[in-house]
Amino acid sequence: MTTVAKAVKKTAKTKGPKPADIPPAHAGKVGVLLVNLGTPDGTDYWPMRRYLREFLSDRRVIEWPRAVWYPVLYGIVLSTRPKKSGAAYAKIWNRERDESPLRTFTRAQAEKLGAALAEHKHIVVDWAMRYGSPSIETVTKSLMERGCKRIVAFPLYPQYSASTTATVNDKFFEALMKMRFQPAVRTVPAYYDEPVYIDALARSIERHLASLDFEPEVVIASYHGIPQSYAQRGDPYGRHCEESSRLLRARLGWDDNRLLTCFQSRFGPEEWLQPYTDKTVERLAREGVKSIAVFNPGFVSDCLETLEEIAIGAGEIFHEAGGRNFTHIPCLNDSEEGMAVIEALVRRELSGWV
Ligand SMILES: C=CC1=C(C)c2cc3[nH]c(cc4nc(cc5[nH]c(cc1n2)c(C)c5CCC(=O)O)C(CCC(=O)O)=C4C)c(C)c3C=C
Ligand SMILES: [Fe+2]
Ligand SMILES: [Fe+2]
Repeated sequence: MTTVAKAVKKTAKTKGPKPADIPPAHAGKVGVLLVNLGTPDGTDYWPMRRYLREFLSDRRVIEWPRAVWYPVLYGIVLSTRPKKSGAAYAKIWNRERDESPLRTFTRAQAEKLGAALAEHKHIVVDWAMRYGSPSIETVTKSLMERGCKRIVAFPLYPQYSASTTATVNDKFFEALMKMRFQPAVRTVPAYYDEPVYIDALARSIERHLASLDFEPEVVIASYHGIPQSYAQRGDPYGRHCEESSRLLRARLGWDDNRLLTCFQSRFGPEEWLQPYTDKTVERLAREGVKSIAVFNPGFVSDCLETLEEIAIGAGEIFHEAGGRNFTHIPCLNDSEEGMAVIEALVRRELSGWV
């Protein structure tokens, strides 16, 4: 053997990768990132102001031209709303953990999903918030540092809206824009008509109603609203809500008078999707309806808007207008039914990756 041939053979032996060392094409972990809306770090003025500033500066949430909106935001909203919203959050704050319920439930959902997928050693489940912390960018980077080469991002909104689903995806892609070596990604679509979701809602409603000592004459499906102008510009959210309610009525065998669709949480001077929940609750009581139930199919977890605005606020409106029995049906949260939905959708989106 010549000297050159010997050297080539030696190099091949010592430096080149042995077949067993070459990673298979699918090597790397798969990350699952659950994302919900967000939450302030505390109920005092400054944490509330920081949160609201980030939230209400999002062009997907407030579509007004900045020249019109910023003077209102900085001149009025950020000086008055932090105190008002802070007082509302204080009524529902999770004092044990010193955090908002939305954060508690989102973490629990991620932990339970991780346990449900534990058979796949290479899946890592984590969670983030669109506004506040932990941020989508921080958690996406952390998933990559933990070896994830593929990530499924799951905006936790059953009905699509640009003001929720799209802004989560925007923020996720914005994080990827800063990376040289990006992961492969998928996003979970809205699931307003998925049988697993409709069935979970139906079962949780049936279970709750069976636990009551009264029978609600009317049940209200109360969705977060959006301004009508957003719908006119093409946001499909309102139609998604109507479709969820229609499918739920069919699954429960109820008619239009038993299950109403309403919209809550108006913000600002515009007309929002109607009928409004607060006005409907008041009207029903004034018309002599004595017992109602309200649930929030558009919220994956209980939060300010369900616990304070509905469970407390709408209940007060109903009683003050002459109603007798009011009950709020909890969101799916990290219940067995709720986790069945999240797990089924994630497993579907992981197909071909695990
Ligand atoms: C124009 C303003 C808003 C739009 C559009 C909007 C859409 C929208 N929001 C949710 C879900 C949630 N919103 C929550 C709080 C909240 N929403 C707005 C404004 C708009 N939302 C404000 C100003 C706030 C803050 C609270 C307040 O000051 O009143 C929350 C609760 C977060 C929590 O920590 O508990 C959720 C969830 C959806 C689904 C949606 C459109 C479809
Ligand atoms: Fe909102
Ligand atoms: Fe609200």
